[in-house]
Amino acid sequence: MKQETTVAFIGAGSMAEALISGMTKTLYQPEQMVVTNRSDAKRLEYMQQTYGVRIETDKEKAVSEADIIILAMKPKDAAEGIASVAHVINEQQLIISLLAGVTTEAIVSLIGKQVAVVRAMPNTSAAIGQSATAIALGHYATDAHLAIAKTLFETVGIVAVVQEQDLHAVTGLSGSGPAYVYYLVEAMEKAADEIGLDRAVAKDLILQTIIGAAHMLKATNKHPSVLRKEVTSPGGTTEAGIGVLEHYRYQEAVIACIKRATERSEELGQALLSSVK
Ligand SMILES: NC(=O)C1=CN([C@@H]2O[C@H](COP(=O)(O)OP(=O)(O)OC[C@H]3O[C@@H](n4cnc5c(N)ncnc54)[C@H](O)[C@@H]3O)[C@@H](O)[C@H]2O)C=CC1
Ligand SMILES: O=C(O)[C@@H]1CCC=N1
Repeated sequence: MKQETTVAFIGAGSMAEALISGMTKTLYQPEQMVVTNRSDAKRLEYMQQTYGVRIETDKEKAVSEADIIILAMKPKDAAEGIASVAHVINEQQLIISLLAGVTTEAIVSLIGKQVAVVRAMPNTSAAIGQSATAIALGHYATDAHLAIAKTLFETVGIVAVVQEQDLHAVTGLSGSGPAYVYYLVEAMEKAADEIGLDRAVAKDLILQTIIGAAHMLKATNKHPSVLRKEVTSPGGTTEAGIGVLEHYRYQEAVIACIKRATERSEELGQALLSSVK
């Protein structure tokens, strides 16, 4: 990435912060980034103080001076947010959208110009360089734009290039995915409490169990069911525990969860289209 490249964030929430936190630890200088939001000046000050990025209350100024514009507002705020800066966007700029469910076609149409859009679905682990991000090209985006976006997201983790229609599934799977893992950890912590373990001890054990299992999946490349069976002694504790998960249809619940999140991504895209009709 050339040093003079400027990246403007429209939106300064959780995902913008995760990206900025990761990007400023790698290829990007904080001064290359300018952050805007709707109205929360305190939040902008926090971003400046924490990451050294530039902040700007004049969104039009931030956008007009940027090479890359990252759409980081909620899908429900996108129509208004994009409309407020569309007149200062030009065809030389690259738009990267983080908006769940919203198509590149809808973004091009809201901007009203033949502008290059790359749609991306990272996750909040970008904050520590561990995002699983998928990206897809919009109609006016070229392979050169794809390469720029890929380089940008590789500073915060791994990147898969997918067809745009697959981004709904990616959103349900890995965009929302960290929350499913955190929910499991919450349950493990509650269980540890109920079975009388010291909280601090339990916290360390749970964390290392999750890290260890993730590393085992990666390092051994074994199928998760094989690794699971290696833990499960016949007539032992794991078998007894998994029996309870089966009783509560744990896998069915996880599958239904990911399908529902995928469907919700589609709904968010539809809701934006209906709001601008
Ligand atoms: N949080 C996550 O794990 C992920 C979020 N995303 C996507 O990233 C986007 C942002 O999500 P979060 O950061 O979680 O939301 P958030 O609610 O934490 O932040 C949204 C930000 O947008 C700003 N905003 C709202 N309207 C605006 C406008 N008209 N002009 C300028 N700024 C405006 C708000 O002031 C706020 O700073 C969403 O579209 C979401 O689908 C994508 C991947 C993961
Ligand atoms: O919950 C959401 O809508 C966003 C998209 C993926 C993760 N967070």
